[in-house]
Amino acid sequence: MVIQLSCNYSFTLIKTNLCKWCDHSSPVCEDNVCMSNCSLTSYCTLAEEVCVAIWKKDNVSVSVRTLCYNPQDMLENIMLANYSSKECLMTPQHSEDGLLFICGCIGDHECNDRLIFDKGVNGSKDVIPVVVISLVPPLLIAVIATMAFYLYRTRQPRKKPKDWVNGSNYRGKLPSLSNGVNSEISSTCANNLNHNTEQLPIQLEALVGKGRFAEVWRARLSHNEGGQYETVAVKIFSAVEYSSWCNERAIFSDANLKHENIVQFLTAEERGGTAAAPQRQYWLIMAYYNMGNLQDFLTGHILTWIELCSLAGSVARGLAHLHSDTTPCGTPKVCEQPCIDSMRDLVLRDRGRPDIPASWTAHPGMQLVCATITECWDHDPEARLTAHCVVERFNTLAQEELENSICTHTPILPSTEDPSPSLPSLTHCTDHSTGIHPYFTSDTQISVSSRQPSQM
Ligand SMILES: Nc1ncnc2c1ncn2[C@@H]1O[C@H](COP(=O)(O)OP(=O)(O)OP(=O)(O)O)[C@@H](O)[C@H]1O
Repeated sequence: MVIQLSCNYSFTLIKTNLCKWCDHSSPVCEDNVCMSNCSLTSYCTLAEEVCVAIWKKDNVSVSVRTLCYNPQDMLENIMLANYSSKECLMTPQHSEDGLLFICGCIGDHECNDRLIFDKGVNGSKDVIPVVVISLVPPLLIAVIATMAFYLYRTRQPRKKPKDWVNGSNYRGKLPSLSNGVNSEISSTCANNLNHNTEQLPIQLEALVGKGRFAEVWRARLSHNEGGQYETVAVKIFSAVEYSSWCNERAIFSDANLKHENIVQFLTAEERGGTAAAPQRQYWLIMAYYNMGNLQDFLTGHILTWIELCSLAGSVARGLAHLHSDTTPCGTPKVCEQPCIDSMRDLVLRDRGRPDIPASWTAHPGMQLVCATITECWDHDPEARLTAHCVVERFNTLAQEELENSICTHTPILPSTEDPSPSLPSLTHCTDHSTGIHPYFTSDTQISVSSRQPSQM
């Protein structure tokens, strides 16, 4: 990816450094010299960029990352100190993740292939203090954080489940499903039900959707006898879908799930089974989102570029929060509501992938979105982008949009007369997540499903 991008840029540049460029390679070392073992090479985009190599050792492995980098910028929270030599002379750095060396060089082709250590790669007397300094603070922080978390969990009084029900006359009647204390749902789901809890004063209003396991209703949750109410969504499972309700309830009950881009859960209830209402029903009560589901929305609307950035960014952030490591963006052509088996056949056996219309790529920002979609669907699972990486891409995209002022409110379908502004660069994704750019709104929620992700 990076190589490809660098090549895109290099056409217009006259003299830049030629560097090794691999996100990850396993070095081969002899005495105090390691060869990066990286088979990829790229011209740097800018003349001021130097060749850089980062050598890392953790408990499990040793790896090297090679790249072009502008020494004026921070790299992994480090400023390159010495980069004017033709040789890549490794210097140890403070790192929270283990042992880390970095070098920069300039002038000789692929000078970041040969990594020269002062006193051997396995450390020396000089390295030991660095290791101690690097490891002690994170260890201390981890111990303190664990103790604080333990004290918080053991001493914290039970909270009311939702801020947004405060002030209503049913305060305190809610079962404590979403407060994290009761989040360990056992396989015998019913054991965790609070059968004594008074049911919420909910009046169903209209059926708004149907999934595979349940119906979803818009409903009124009364706040008090004065007639004040709040609109909520009630997902109603029949008795035969009891286990799906249990699964979904267990997922929602996990306090770690809460996120502004994930459906907001209020509580779960068991209803019916009485003489007046003999049919057993299982409810999940959550915030109501009045814009319908994403598929219908996209079918009925043409998004502006800014809306697309916002929507895709918020979906990606929700997914990243769910720790979806391989996030397929876009969908190959499938029937409506495809089952797991047909998706498996289509994607794994037949290697189906979403069609990307050629017209999309005429828009410079959409080129990046399409490239991201393609990478998310890479046949090689190792090469697929993580959801965090997608979030980072959209953050960078938004930032570059602002900087270049190319984000207009025009529809994303490009006009041929429209001169294309300069192509923003894709971020070279690292695993750390960046802050959320204020450019994005947080109006897209992701619903959780009672299916297990591992079924795909
Ligand atoms: N909180 C909500 N607010 C408003 N509408 C909702 C809400 N949750 C679900 N819906 C509507 O109900 C429909 C069915 O949702 P449901 O969660 O049952 O299934 P799904 O997630 O679409 O699919 P699956 O059954 O495969 O999980 C959705 O497509 C959406 O239109």
